[in-house]
Amino acid sequence: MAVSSGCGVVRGFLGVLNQAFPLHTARSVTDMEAALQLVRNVVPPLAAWKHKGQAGRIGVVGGCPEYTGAPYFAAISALKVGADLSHVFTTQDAAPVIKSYSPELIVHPVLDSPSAVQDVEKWLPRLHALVVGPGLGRDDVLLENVKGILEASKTRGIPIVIDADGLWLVAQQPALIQGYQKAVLTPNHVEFSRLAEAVLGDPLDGRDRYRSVQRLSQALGNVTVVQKGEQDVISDGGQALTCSREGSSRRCGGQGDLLSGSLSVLVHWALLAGPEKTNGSSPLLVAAFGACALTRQCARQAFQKHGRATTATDMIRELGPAFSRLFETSAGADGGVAPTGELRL
Ligand SMILES: NC(=O)C1=CN([C@@H]2O[C@H](COP(=O)(O)OP(=O)(O)OC[C@H]3O[C@@H](n4cnc5c(N)ncnc54)[C@H](O)[C@@H]3O)[C@@H](O)[C@H]2O)[C@@H](O)CC1
Ligand SMILES: Nc1ncnc2c1ncn2[C@@H]1O[C@H](COP(=O)(O)OP(=O)(O)OP(=O)(O)O)[C@@H](O)[C@H]1O
Ligand SMILES: [Mg+2]
Repeated sequence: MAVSSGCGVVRGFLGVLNQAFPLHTARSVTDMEAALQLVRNVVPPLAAWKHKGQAGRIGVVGGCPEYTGAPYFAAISALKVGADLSHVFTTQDAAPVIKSYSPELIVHPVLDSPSAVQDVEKWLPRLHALVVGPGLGRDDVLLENVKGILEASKTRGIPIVIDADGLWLVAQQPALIQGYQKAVLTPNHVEFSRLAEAVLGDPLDGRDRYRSVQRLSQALGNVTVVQKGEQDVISDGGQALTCSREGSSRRCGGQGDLLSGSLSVLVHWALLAGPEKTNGSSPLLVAAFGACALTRQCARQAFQKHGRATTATDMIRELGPAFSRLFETSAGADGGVAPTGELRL
């Protein structure tokens, strides 16, 4: 049986997904479908009785004069996945630029103010999840403010996705998120190596990515880690899984920002749904798997239309159709299980 789409390789994920499976087997397609089904379980239904905000109020902490695209990509992705409100906390200079990209974002020009921590803290009771780091840069004043925002968010138990320069900060001060089990780190290859050196004291062991990701997660007190790459490897220190669905070979900037913004919404939904909806698996692992699958599906669909010209903006346009395809159809996406129990390829 030929498998045209990428398949999930899962280790210790659920009762049914408890081993590493070879790629391109019927079994791995079934595992992939099982993992996607868990994501579907946590997606809240759209209903007429719901009020604005219930599907998610997300905050993105990032952006600086050099990088205005990254926080925009993360914040707009959160909205397109289904959050109702998306805030960006950024610097004074970056704010009007980010506002000009989209009237849908609520943009606060506070991140380089002396009262940055208090300014953001005022909003924390109204936020369900934060993304910290896209386009933040490495200015010491900003990083110090973000440190205060992280501390305040942890005190309130807010789920935090840490990406990009937020990971730079964590590599300098791992104690900042040590043991905070509502944190998800989303390093790319270089960010992962930096974290591994800082936290484990040794560079990336490319031979066993599962083990490296698992070890980093354990050393950080079981914080969930998503190592992005040709395959995305996800672990909470106990379980580990990969997402290797077909994406694209375009490596344009902004794809990680799309992932972190999407993930923040899925994390909120998964925590709200609770472990009974995720079959006892960590809600954060399920959310991370969902965000990786979704990002790769967007890449695949955008690449089919735009080929080499594909950019992050093209991928963001695919978020709605990709989400429906993966999470809103009864048989799922390519490789889903047909009602007869046969694998549909
Ligand atoms: N339009 C924008 O505003 C964008 C801004 N971005 C921001 O740019 C800042 C720096 O992010 P970077 O990701 O560049 O991080 P780094 O500044 O740590 O740079 C990593 C470098 O490693 C290279 N690299 C990536 N993957 C590699 C691999 N597998 N092997 C070897 N080298 C590899 C990259 O080309 C990059 O030059 C962050 O704040 C980020 O959020 C990015 O998110 C991209 C889009
Ligand atoms: N070689 C690859 N093949 C297929 N997909 C990949 C590959 N490398 C990364 N991806 C996918 O691209 C997405 C973003 O990963 P990437 O490593 O580009 O993040 P990033 O460097 O943080 O991006 P950004 O430019 O937004 O900062 C992830 O969903 C990942 O699965
Ligand atoms: Mg990145």
